[in-house]
Amino acid sequence: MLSSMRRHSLRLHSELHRWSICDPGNRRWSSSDSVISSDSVGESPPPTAYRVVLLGASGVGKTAFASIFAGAADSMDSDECELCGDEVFEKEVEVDGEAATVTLIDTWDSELDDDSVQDCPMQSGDAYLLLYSITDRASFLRASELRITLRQFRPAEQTPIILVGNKCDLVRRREVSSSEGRACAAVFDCKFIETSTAMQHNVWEAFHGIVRQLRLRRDSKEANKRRRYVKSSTRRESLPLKAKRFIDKVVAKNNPSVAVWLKSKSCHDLSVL
Ligand SMILES: Nc1nc2c(ncn2[C@@H]2O[C@H](COP(=O)(O)OP(=O)(O)OP(=O)(O)O)[C@@H](O)[C@H]2O)c(=O)[nH]1
Repeated sequence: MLSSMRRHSLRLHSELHRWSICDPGNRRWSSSDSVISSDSVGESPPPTAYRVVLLGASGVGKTAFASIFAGAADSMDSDECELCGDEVFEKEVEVDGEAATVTLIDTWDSELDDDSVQDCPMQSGDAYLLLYSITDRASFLRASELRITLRQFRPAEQTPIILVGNKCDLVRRREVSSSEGRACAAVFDCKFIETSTAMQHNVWEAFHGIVRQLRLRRDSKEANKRRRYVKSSTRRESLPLKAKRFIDKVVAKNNPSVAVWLKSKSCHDLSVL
């Protein structure tokens, strides 16, 4: 049993290297470990496997986050989570009734000053959890720097990022207010959550939130594709039809449910884009 698990881990590890931590392409895993191209979305099933990278200054709680993900808090011998190397974890999670395979990558070396030498973690993620400690203002500033570096590698609209203010249990030592965190997330066009790994507060909300963000982008990508197809097949649209579509859009904007959607486009709601 153990040796077969180890074999699986090794296979997975080499697989990770094969589709490459350094591959900037938009490839995705299928749940059967095979690589599928995002170009073929529409013909192949939508992706259900995601790589999530932990970033942040030293001591903000990345390892603690990874431990909770790996199940160390429940049991030191959890076989729900495959350990693929010391800092890469794979786990099947169910979010909103749909399964997803999440590979959590905790390879960021926070001791290195030069971010550019660490382009692998920067490029390898489908999504990022950008951690700081609410008790350490320097780590908050570092998170901003990392966000800027990340922007050079990953376009914001395609790659979900959640800014995570960890250690929120340490109320008396707080150096960064929640509103500062929220404002920073709004400026950097990412989501925001405060967590405590010590209290296991909001940690799974962050993991589930990142899966939701990935799915929202996946779904809107597919919807756009469908829309483009419909558009190309109705290119010779008559003027009255075009006018009707325009009116429909105006009406939709005044529709209360659309207004709610626009309002909820706030950075602390991890279940909307
Ligand atoms: N009170 C409190 N302590 C925490 C929390 N998260 C992590 N810690 C503690 O903070 C210290 C650093 O946590 P790590 O998980 O090692 O931080 P890291 O980001 O992996 O640090 P590096 O490995 O240096 O990059 C440890 O002593 C943790 O126990 C939290 O939510 N609350």
